[in-house]
Amino acid sequence: MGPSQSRKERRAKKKRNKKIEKEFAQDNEELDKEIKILVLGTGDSGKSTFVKQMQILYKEGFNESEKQLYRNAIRENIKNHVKELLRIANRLGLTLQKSNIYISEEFMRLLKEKTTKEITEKIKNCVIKLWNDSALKTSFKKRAQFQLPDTANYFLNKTESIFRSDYEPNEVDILGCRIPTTGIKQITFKLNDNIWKIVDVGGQRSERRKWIHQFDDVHLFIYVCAISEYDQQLFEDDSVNRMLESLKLFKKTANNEHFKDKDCAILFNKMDLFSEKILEVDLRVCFMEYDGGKDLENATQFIKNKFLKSSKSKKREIYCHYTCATDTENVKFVFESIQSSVSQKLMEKSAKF
Ligand SMILES: Nc1nc2c(ncn2[C@@H]2O[C@H](COP(=O)(O)OP(=O)(O)OP(=O)(O)O)[C@@H](O)[C@H]2O)c(=O)[nH]1
Ligand SMILES: [Mg+2]
Repeated sequence: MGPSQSRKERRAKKKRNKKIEKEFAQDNEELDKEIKILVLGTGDSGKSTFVKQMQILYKEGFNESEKQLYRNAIRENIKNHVKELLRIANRLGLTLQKSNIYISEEFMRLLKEKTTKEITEKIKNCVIKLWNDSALKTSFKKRAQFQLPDTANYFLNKTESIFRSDYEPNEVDILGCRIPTTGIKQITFKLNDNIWKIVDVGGQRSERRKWIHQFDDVHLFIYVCAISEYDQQLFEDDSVNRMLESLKLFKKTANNEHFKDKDCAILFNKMDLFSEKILEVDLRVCFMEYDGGKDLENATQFIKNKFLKSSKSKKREIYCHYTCATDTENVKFVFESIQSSVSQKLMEKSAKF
């Protein structure tokens, strides 16, 4: 190797080092601006729905392969809804129309078959007939005592189009689709000069032990409570009231050593369902001491106070929001409020140093 060559090599090395330094400085700058938000709460409370809205609002929505995934999941959702409705009808002693008894047996048999175009068509026909049966409609009304999602009727009413070969789910369908989260999912986007990293976790009991790995460097945690679930039992354990589980979990999380003084936003979610339910079902089914009657304002205030009292920290800020995670405009408004509080706090902090 000649001397001129080694000079050339040295120059190339210097150039490479400079490039690495520049990238490193850029990375550090990006890291400074990264804001990590952890979304916590019990299963089915609406965490992933909230995060899906981030994808709609601040990213490019859903790509073809995601749409295909949701299309298949929605079809699976529908099959499970009918299965659960048949189970409820049976438990309640409701009898199907004579002609539908055979259809229900046929439906259960078809579910075991390999999914082909022909089988899918047959399943669709069974679903339509069964969903038109008054026994299943009555079962749907009694869903709070069982494990049937509130969105079940939305999808069941759309069965014909959902099972068509050219069906492509729209945003409303994707937001209504239920896929319980397993593991950790995250979404990153740029907004107002900051990189926002939103971390979504699974909320069912078996998933919660994975949360701890996400506790570092959190700027704020969002706690999602499905406020409409005060008369429902846990999917994992039907002897436990969902609202009480959520309150207990919030208390445990908010007072956890890692989060001691961390700011928090509580989303009292599924307000659309709550505002209808509270007129029918008294909050006393969950909290015996509540005496505000079937009144939306009294009931929301009561639940909010229960949560606020559970946090021991005097230093933390708790922002409360009433949300409907399936409503894009509502989530936009709420997230903008959260992000402006977080940005403001960061600016105050950096001004101090
Ligand atoms: N009506 C109504 N449905 C909602 C709302 N928020 C979420 N949902 C529905 O509730 C179901 C559960 O929502 P997810 O976002 O999957 O719940 P999650 O908290 O991520 O649940 P895990 O992943 O199991 O922890 C979905 O079918 C959503 O469409 C809401 O505000 N109103
Ligand atoms: Mg989820």
